[in-house]
Formats: sequence, structure tokens, C-alpha cells
Amino acid sequence: MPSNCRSSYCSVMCRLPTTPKQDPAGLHSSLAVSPLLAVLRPNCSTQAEQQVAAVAAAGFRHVELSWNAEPWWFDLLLDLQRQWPLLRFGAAAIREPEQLQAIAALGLTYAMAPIATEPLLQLAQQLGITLVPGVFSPTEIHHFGSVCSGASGLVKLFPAAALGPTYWRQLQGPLAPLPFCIAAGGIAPKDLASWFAAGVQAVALGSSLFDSSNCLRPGHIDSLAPFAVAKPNRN
Ligand SMILES: O=C(O)C(=O)C[C@H](O)[C@H](O)COP(=O)(O)O
Repeated sequence: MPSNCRSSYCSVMCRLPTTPKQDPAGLHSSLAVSPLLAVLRPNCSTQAEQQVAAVAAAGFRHVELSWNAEPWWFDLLLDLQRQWPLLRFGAAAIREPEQLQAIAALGLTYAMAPIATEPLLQLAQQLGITLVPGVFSPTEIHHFGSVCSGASGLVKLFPAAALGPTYWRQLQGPLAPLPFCIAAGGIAPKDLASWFAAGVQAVALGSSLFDSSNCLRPGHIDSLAPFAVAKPNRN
């Protein structure tokens, strides 16, 4: 590139608006240390407590509970945060402003959504919550990952299993730099290595984790071990 072109290119690039990346929960850095999230969808507190103990023992640090409007769910999240101070609890399946407000009141600092909307991202920013929007297409990844007001620089590729790890790898050239990606939806522990090899930074695991007794299915510990951290203590 001739030097006069380089300088005009630079002056154009410098004038492009930059969007601050809002991540008050510091998910970029905590997922860099511990890149797995467990997404639990319990029917009652007892089931949730058993599942939390199982994923904590397996080395998860990020544990999300899927939104539930019943009163026990709110008491449960307050109890869990007291009992497991080294776990980072968040909420999943958040779609409405009222849900974000309710989880902020519980002291949760991050949440994931199956969808992406700018008003929800902006509200999350005002509440000091890192909201990870659900994205699927290249246009959504670009828009909600880096361009729109309120973007946190993180996206949740959802439902990831329907796309497969090759999909994310194919975006690396045309969409570079890609946002920090949590692959979620339909992923099993045996799939972790291929998702990380495709370039995602974190993976969320839910229904594939447990058997009917709320214990981790046999064989999972070995698949999870390379990505897990030391067991946290319970209070
Ligand atoms: O809606 C959300 O915010 C979600 O977190 C979507 C999914 O519930 C999780 O990604 C887990 O999905 P499964 O591993 O298929 O159970």
C-alpha cells in the first residue's frame, strides 16, 4: 500500500466509531481460566442442590440456572450463592426485561439468553449484568458480538449442535476478529475437544450431563477433566 493510501486508510479507520465492550461480570477473564458452564434446569430445590454438588465436584466454576418464575427458585439462588462462594452463579433462558431486573436483585452478575435484542443488552448494561446474547447467523454474530450498542463482546452460539464446530471454524476468516464465543445447546462432554479446536472460548453443557439420579453420567468425568478446575469447597 503506498504511504499516502496507508495514511488515509488509517485516518478513516481511526474515525470509525468504537463500541465499549460491557462485561461487568468479567466473564472474559473468568471463562478464560475455567471455560465450562453448567446449565441446570431443575424442577425443585432438592434436584438443583444435587446437580450443583455434582458439577462442583467435576470442576465447573460457572453454573447457570434456567429462569423459573416460581418463588422457590429465588430462595434457591440466594442459598446457593451462600453455600458455594467459589462458584459463579448466573441465569439462563433470559428473554424479558423483568427477568433481568429480578436476577439483578438476587445479586447475579451474568446471564445468557436464547435470543438477542438491543433493548435487553442495554438494560443489562444499566443493571451491571453481563448478558450473553444468543446468536445463530453470521449477521447476528457480527451485530450482537461487536457492533450494536450494549454489546459485551461475548455471544452464545445457539443451538450450537445444530451448526457443528465446522460452522464456527468457517467464520474465522470472513468475520475476523470473531467475538468471544460460548457454544451452547445440545453439546455433550465428548464433543468438547472439537468445539475448542474450532476456536470457541467456552462451552455450556446442560441436559447431557445428568442421569435420572442427578449424578453425572458415567464417563463424563474423563471428558470434562482437561477443561475443569480444582474442586471448590462448600461453606
Ligand atoms: O436459553 C438459554 O439461555 C440456554 O442456556 C440454552 C440451553 O438451555 C443451554 O445452552 C443448555 O442446553 P442443553 O445442553 O441442550 O441442555
